[in-house]
Amino acid sequence: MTTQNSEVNTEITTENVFLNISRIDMEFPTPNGSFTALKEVDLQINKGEFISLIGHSGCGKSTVLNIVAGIYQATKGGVLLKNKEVNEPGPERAVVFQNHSLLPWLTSYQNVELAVDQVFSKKMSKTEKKDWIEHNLKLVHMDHAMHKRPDEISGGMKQRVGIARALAMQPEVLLMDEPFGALDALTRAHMQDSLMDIQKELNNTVIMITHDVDEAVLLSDRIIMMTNGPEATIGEILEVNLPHPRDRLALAKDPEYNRLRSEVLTFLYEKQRKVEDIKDKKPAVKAEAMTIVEDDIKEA
Ligand SMILES: Nc1ncnc2c1ncn2[C@@H]1O[C@H](COP(=O)(O)OP(=O)(O)OP(=O)(O)O)[C@@H](O)[C@H]1O
Repeated sequence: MTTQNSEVNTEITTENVFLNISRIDMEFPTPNGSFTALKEVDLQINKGEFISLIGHSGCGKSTVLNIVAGIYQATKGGVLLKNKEVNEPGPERAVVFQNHSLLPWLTSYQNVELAVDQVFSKKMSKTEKKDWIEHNLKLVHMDHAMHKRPDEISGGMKQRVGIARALAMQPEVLLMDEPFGALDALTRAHMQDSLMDIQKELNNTVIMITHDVDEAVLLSDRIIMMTNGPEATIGEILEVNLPHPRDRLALAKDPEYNRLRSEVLTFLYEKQRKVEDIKDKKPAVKAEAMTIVEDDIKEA
């Protein structure tokens, strides 16, 4: 089987693909029988690519991420990272969750240290380790508060430490489950800019789940749009060929940016519109909901 490598525009085989999510199905046992959350999800990712997963709530985005993380095992198919089967969590695939998940009794420095010890305890001297922890906290502009505990810093700062902790493990793949979902708009914009800078510097391969269309277009090389479940799968893949570095203000007026944004909105709100989103609502609310969606599509 072959797939198209968009960046270098050469045919690559699945044997040499960096991260191969190969025809996965996921069934969950439930009291009412088996529930097929994912069906035939198939995606090949190149090294250094930034991939966003977008789709309606409950379509299976986190399930895909959890399978790549090795937390869940696919019922059918599987995941290969550099041709090695993924069947358990590993430090080469670091996960950043929506709610930072820092240990509350440790400082930012100590939270990062814990991850560094897990990966590099035998490979680094004490001084090297200290430099490395500080370097990663600097990357996310948290060096000024590295000796503060999570309850002494803001939500955005906690999220930065979570990202520093993940980066400090030098993962081959960074898996992010709505990493900025809980942040206010301004902090979110700062975090997106930092992530773009860091990814450019380190050339990480990233899979990020988001519900934010602008975030997906701004950050991604490809946007993977998932159909609604059950039996959710990849509906469409959108290539984002906007040049780097990307500037959110300039892009707001860029016709290509707006075309891409509109494609995602059309997929979500026309092609994959959730019937239950509309049918349970009273007529006036229903009309208003659709006007908002249609206005957004027109605006884009
Ligand atoms: N452990 C489980 N047991 C049974 N069903 C599950 C389990 N985990 C997920 N599901 C179901 O699988 C489907 C996909 O869930 P998942 O959390 O992956 O969706 P999602 O797209 O990430 O949703 P959201 O955007 O709301 O976070 C849902 O219908 C969910 O109820």
